[in-house]
Amino acid sequence: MIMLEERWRELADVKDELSERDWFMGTSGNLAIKVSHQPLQFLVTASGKDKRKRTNEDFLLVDEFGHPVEETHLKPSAETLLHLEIYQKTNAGCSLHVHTIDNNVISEIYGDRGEITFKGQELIKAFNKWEEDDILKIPIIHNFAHIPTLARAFSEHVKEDTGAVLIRNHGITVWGRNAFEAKKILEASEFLFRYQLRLLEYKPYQLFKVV
Ligand SMILES: CSCCC(=O)C(=O)COP(=O)(O)O
Ligand SMILES: [Zn+2]
Repeated sequence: MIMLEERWRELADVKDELSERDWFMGTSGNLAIKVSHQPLQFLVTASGKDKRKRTNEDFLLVDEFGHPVEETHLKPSAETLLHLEIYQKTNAGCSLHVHTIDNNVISEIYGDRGEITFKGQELIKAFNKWEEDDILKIPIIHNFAHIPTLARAFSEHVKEDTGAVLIRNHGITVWGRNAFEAKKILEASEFLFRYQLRLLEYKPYQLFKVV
């Protein structure tokens, strides 16, 4: 019980911080945090809520199928299956999904390539890429309306305990071993997207640069 309360507070704090950045426009976005590994249980945001508000109905506990552990009138996020993929395939402890203008525009510009790459950018260190020649690749998947299909496409890119996947004209989902790490990856991704968009304003030919 103490663990559940701790995780609840941790996720609520992350939600507040992302909200301050205005990353939950139009009720978009969903967040999750693992509470237990065996059996797998995690807190996920309730679907359709204004994530800028802090209430005691913000999250609900779901099981290894993404179903509520207890009877509740709340509905788990429509994208719970994506969070579930992360917890089933990795040791991640927290996963975050936000829609921003920057991540949407980047996903559209680079969507046909299936990924965006960054090299020689200090912030890729947030993804544990420390060498000068390291390349960060963020995959971009099609925004399938059928969530189980979206979750299958997403799952192909869930290989490590930390990561990020862009969903074209939809948003980004990131994960990390804990809330701190997941937030770090989300912030670094959004920094890199903003940087890239600004760069393209001044150097449009950078679009054709192959890393
Ligand atoms: C109005 S946003 C469309 C659904 C979505 O993409 C999202 O992130 C929020 O869905 P949820 O069910 O988690 O509220
Ligand atoms: Zn979404």
